[in-house]
Amino acid sequence: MTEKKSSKLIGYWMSEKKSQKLNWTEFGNICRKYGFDLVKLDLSRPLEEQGPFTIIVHKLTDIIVLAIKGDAKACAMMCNVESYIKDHPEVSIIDPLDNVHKLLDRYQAYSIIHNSDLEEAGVFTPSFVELTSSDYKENCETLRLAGVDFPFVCKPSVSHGSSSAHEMAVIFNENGVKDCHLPCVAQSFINHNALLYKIYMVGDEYFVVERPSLKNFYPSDREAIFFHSHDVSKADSTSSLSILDPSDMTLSTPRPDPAKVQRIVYTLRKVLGMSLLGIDIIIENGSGRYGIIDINEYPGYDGYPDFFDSLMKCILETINHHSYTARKTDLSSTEFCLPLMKPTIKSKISDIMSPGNGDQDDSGFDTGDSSDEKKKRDLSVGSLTASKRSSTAASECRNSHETSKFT
Ligand SMILES: Nc1ncnc2c1ncn2[C@@H]1O[C@H](COP(=O)(O)OP(=O)(O)OP(=O)(O)O)[C@@H](O)[C@H]1O
Ligand SMILES: O=P(O)(O)O[C@H]1[C@H](O)[C@H](O)[C@H](OP(=O)(O)O)[C@@H](OP(=O)(O)O)[C@@H]1O
Ligand SMILES: [Mg+2]
Repeated sequence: MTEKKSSKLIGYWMSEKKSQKLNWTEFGNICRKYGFDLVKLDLSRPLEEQGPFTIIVHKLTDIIVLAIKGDAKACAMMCNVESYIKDHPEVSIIDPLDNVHKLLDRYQAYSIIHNSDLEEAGVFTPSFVELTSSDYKENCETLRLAGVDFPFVCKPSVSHGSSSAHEMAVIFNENGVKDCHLPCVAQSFINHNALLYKIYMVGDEYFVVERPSLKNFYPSDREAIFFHSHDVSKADSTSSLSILDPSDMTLSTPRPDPAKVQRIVYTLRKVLGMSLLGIDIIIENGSGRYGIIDINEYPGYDGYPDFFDSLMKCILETINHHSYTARKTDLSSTEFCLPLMKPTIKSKISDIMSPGNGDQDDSGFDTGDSSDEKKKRDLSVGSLTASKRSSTAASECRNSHETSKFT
């Protein structure tokens, strides 16, 4: 006997590669406990025929980037999604396409972080500038004027959607500027003893995982070093680029201060109006300053405890809040209009520590060796008031003759 379909539908879409990383059948069982059915969207058929949806959860970055490059099939898919969203303002979206769009361009993403008030909390964005000229002398001048010094990391301007978005280089001198693949964002290299901290945010919850990173580098006349980010900072990465020089072995890196991490999460969730974020931070040698070097939309959450439980809570919060904001008049801002609840740490251990409490080991921090013992946290209810305006992917398909950064 086929199971009776619930009237409440959660529609989701992500690439086949991404969907294979988790057991979405298991998540479907969790959804049913809350009275929802989980349906994978078929982007080749009108969403109108597959709904009505209460909420849509997606990682459409691959399709959006293809659509912006003018791929006809991707354009049609994005038109399908955007017209459904436009026709159904009652449907919640995680995350709003307009906000997702901002993170697809590294320069725009870093600018949003740089323009936030995080500087007041001792959190900085390494100097960065976009290089687009084929004249390397002009690029050297652009770097100088922007205060991007050597070494710097050269990152593709397009941040998502294909493996090439993660092909990077460390550039040590002016001669190396010729090796930059354009268009790219040059970001000053910050020494941090090959220790990266990834903050995974799911609505009002977040969890910090420690990851391998690049070793300390100094200006020199050496050639550029090319690398793929997924070879360096995955949980199981063992790149030679992460092995500290003997002279750096004695350097120690403090664990992130929970209060500072909470401030970063609170601020970026607010200014970006998003729920599913990966925020990469490093702690600068010597100064101890926190640097935000990257931000990702709907990351992998590798090491995040009970992701599906957090996702379900985030979905319920989003729906609750959306029905609240639907009664409000002004949905124009892509920022949150309401004061967000303070984000809460997701912890793997029984007594949940709020930021600033004693032993940092209790602060929702995974060094990769933590036990599987987890206890749910009774989360403070977050609230979203991100407006839902259609992304410009479809509109860029219509006038794709214009040059775009996604070349
Ligand atoms: N400014 C920087 N200073 C020092 N190291 C950096 C800097 N930027 C990046 N790195 C190193 O390069 C790695 C990849 O950088 P980044 O996270 O920007 O790439 P990415 O492709 O966006 O990664 P992902 O999407 O997998 O998070 C980082 O994990 C870190 O090890
Ligand atoms: O180690 P993390 O969780 O950061 O790895 C993410 C990565 O940051 C990017 O978000 C990847 O997305 P793309 O940039 O679109 O490739 C994620 O890949 P995905 O297939 O899981 O979306 C990585 O998990
Ligand atoms: Mg990163």
